Amino acid sequence: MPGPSVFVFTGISGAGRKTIARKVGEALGWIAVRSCTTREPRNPAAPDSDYRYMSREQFDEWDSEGKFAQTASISGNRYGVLRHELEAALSAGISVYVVLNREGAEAIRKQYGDRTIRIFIYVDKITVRERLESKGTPFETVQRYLDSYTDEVTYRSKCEYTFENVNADRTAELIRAAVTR
Ligand SMILES: Nc1nc2c(ncn2[C@@H]2O[C@H](COP(=O)(O)OP(=O)(O)O)[C@@H](O)[C@H]2O)c(=O)[nH]1
Ligand SMILES: Nc1ncnc2c1ncn2[C@@H]1O[C@H](COP(=O)(O)OP(=O)(O)O)[C@@H](O)[C@H]1O
Repeated sequence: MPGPSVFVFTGISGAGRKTIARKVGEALGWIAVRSCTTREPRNPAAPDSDYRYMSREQFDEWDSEGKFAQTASISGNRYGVLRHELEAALSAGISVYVVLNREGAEAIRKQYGDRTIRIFIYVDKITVRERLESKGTPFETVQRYLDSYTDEVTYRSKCEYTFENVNADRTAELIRAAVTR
């Protein structure tokens, strides 16, 4: 039995990376390591549980204390994964999953080497737009994701696995089968 891994769901924003990560993670008993972010929740009245939302002051303090395994600045907001959350699970022999863009995936790969398994999730551009619009994502955000589509998609060749996410349950099942083979 191999040791615990860091599963990084990456790929196309809006393709369903968080959705699939949750499904596979729950099925296989992995611990979710949510990113901290200074971005406002999309619905401040009822923040979702996709991120750990925090003030810029809090983020900067933890950053200066070296608490993040990696950080990113995207559209004026900061994002980061707490090293102790990730490593506590690994030390306990439990695999973890994170959902990151390709810079984050690269940073994790550099630090955790072969223990890192990158799973690239994608769908075609039209489907990305449809999914984001039906989720109520702001127009500018949808546009930003679509503009970066071509750049993002090239990262798939570096990932350990690539899956097109047409039917979510089916995608999750295929990933589960692939990573437990
Ligand atoms: N490099 C890096 N990327 C992150 C981190 N946390 C989240 N991300 C990615 O950064 C992007 C943030 O986009 P945003 O529009 O705020 O959130 P979304 O709704 O999850 O797409 C997404 O592609 C996330 O997967 C992190 O800690 N590091
Ligand atoms: N296979 C799928 N079929 C239809 N809708 C999906 C599928 N996978 C995810 N979604 C929906 O698409 C939207 C974007 O998914 P999300 O997981 O937030 O994407 P990402 O993390 O890649 O930005 C969400 O509303 C989600 O419920």
